[in-house]
Amino acid sequence: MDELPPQLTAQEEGSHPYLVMKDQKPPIITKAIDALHRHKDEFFKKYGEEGTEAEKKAISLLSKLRNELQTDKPLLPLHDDWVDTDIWNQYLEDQHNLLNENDKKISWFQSSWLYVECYLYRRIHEALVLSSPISDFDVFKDSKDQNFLESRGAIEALCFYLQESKRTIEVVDENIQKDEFCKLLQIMLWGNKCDLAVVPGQSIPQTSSPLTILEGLKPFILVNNMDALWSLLLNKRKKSQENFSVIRVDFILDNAGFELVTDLVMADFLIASNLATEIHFHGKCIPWFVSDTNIKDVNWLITQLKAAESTYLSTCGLIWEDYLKKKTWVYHDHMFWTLPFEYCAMPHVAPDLYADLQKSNLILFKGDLNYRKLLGDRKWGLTIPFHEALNGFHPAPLCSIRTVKTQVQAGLAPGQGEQVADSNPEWMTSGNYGILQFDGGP
Ligand SMILES: O=P(O)(O)OC[C@H]1O[C@](O)(CO)[C@@H](O)[C@@H]1O
Ligand SMILES: [Mn+2]
Repeated sequence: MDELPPQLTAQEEGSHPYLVMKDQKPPIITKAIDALHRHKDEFFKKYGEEGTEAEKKAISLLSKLRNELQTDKPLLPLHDDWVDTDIWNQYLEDQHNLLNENDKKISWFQSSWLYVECYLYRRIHEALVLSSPISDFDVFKDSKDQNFLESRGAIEALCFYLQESKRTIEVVDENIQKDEFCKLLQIMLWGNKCDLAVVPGQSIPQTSSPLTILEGLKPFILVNNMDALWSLLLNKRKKSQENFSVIRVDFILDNAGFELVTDLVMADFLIASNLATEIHFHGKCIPWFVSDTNIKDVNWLITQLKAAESTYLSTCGLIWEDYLKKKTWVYHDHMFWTLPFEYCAMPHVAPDLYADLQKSNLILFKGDLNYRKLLGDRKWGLTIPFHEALNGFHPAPLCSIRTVKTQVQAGLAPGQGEQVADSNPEWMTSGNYGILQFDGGP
């Protein structure tokens, strides 16, 4: 294979990665410190003086981290004893070994942006791990919960829509089913606007009914492979009705709150319509990019839904809990998702995960960070085929469902990027455009 395009870095002043590292990340660390402060009394109640000391320690480690970032210090090895510590330290060493003499240090603004951004969240985790007994405190939990609470209206509208659609799903014809499937795909797509890492700590709730705005947003979908997804699942369903075969769909989750609800609504619809017989969710095992989903967020969401006054919400809560209990839905959180590797490295870094994904009939990758990792965060030409930019990562048919927030994109039609740029120069970072980009697999 020819040489791969270079990865993005935050080196160039004024570039998008530079501004993210300079302006977005320090306030995210500050918000994490604030969250620890806010929970001070809780730590004391739970653990006494030891809790207070741990809170102080975590805050001082986070302040130090913020300073290292702001002064572009070299990245340091990790000092905790988490399951992935050695892998991170080996990664750092490998980065050093790759440097040739002219290259600069491994630091926040010089090295691969994907690496340093992931490393930042891993260091935030380290600050907590080193601050026992409050190590499993999630500094981002409050903001994730707030996003859910502020999106309640939209969530209720969505749960109502799901239940109405499920009432008739068995009897309506294929075209109507397809129409509903495509609507829910678009809701999953625009739900990805709600990540909290872009506007630190500021929730972008979904306040109006998401269903009413879909038509108007269609022109903003730059790659729209919904038909391919529908055909694939429809074929699987036909075969499964003949030979009772399993249809497995995997969701590589992104953000908690409203976006997670859109994903679960789709997962429910797939089961109800027999387009899938089992769903596998993949979340993060540590707090990640502020709003990404952990198991605690899933459990909290289900508890909230079950306790809601609205029967549309409580019914969803009960059904979803039941799916998880019966393993119709399975939740996984492999540590690979919180390592800095591009996905083409998965077969040798996490062969168990790759082998598991190979069992899937369709893998849905939610969000911008997943897209960056799919493409190695590389500067592929906009018209390079998606399949090629995946650089050998083809465990099964897959689809990226993502609002475009960073300058990583492949698979556009000739001239399409230029045309969009004419009307919206910020199109790659605004989050206003989306893709539903399919690759048929090996
Ligand atoms: O939640 P998402 O869609 O992955 O978006 C998170 C994005 O936010 C950023 O942290 C900042 O733009 C990106 O690095 C990342 O791609
Ligand atoms: Mn995210």
